[in-house]
Amino acid sequence: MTVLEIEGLDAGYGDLQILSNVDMTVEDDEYVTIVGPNGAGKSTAMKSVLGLTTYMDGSITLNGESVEGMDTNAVIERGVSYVPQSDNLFPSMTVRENLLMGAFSLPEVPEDRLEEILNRFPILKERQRQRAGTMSGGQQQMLAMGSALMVDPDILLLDEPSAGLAPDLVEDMFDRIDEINAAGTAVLMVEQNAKKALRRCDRGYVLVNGENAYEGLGDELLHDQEVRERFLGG
Ligand SMILES: Nc1ncnc2c1ncn2[C@@H]1O[C@H](COP(=O)(O)OP(=O)(O)OP(=O)(O)O)[C@@H](O)[C@H]1O
Repeated sequence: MTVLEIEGLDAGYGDLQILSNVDMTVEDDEYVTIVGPNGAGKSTAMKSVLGLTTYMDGSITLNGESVEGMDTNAVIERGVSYVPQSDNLFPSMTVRENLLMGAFSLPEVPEDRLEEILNRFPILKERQRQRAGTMSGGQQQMLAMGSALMVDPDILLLDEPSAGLAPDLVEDMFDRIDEINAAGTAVLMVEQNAKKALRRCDRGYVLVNGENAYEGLGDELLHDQEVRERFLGG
């Protein structure tokens, strides 16, 4: 089943249009990556799903229900979780408190949910009493993902999860994302680390100047000569 369908989307900020006629879909078991040059509108596409941009035209459907024009909380209640690129946790709260905050929108946190997330991210289990702000960048990024998973979303939106991480931590981060997807959560991710991301994901979209430029299986895009030369450094 299709969890997210964006069709002919025009969106931007105030009067400024950034996206033109953007189409994207994510099936409920898929891992999809958006790549493209700086300023292409990748984050804007993701933020549009959450009602954080100015909607202009087109449609956005979540689990078959139209969400364009809905406020962010209403979208989140419909099965979306989002990890922004920065400011994605509460630095002075502990790891455990941050995770519980992730479930803030739920009327009640399912009993085994916290345990499940702690087991999935051993580093968080080890450091549950530590203040989030004192952890390394990679650990903080794991915590932000763990918090986003507390609501057991149908789709997880990740904005540049590897930003600022050392190369070995990038692979570790991508391993975690593979696991999350394998456990049944659809993933839509924006990544600067385009080659690594396309190697891992099922499908990818290349956005350029706010428009769809290429799309295909991750492997197809990786081996497409034009995509390689224009966006992947040859
Ligand atoms: N809140 C905002 N208000 C006005 N313009 C914005 C806002 N956020 C982003 N923009 C502009 O929208 C355009 C697309 O930005 P966006 O962040 O979506 O690009 P991106 O593809 O994610 O690039 P990057 O990799 O640099 O983050 C840019 O020109 C940016 O300056």
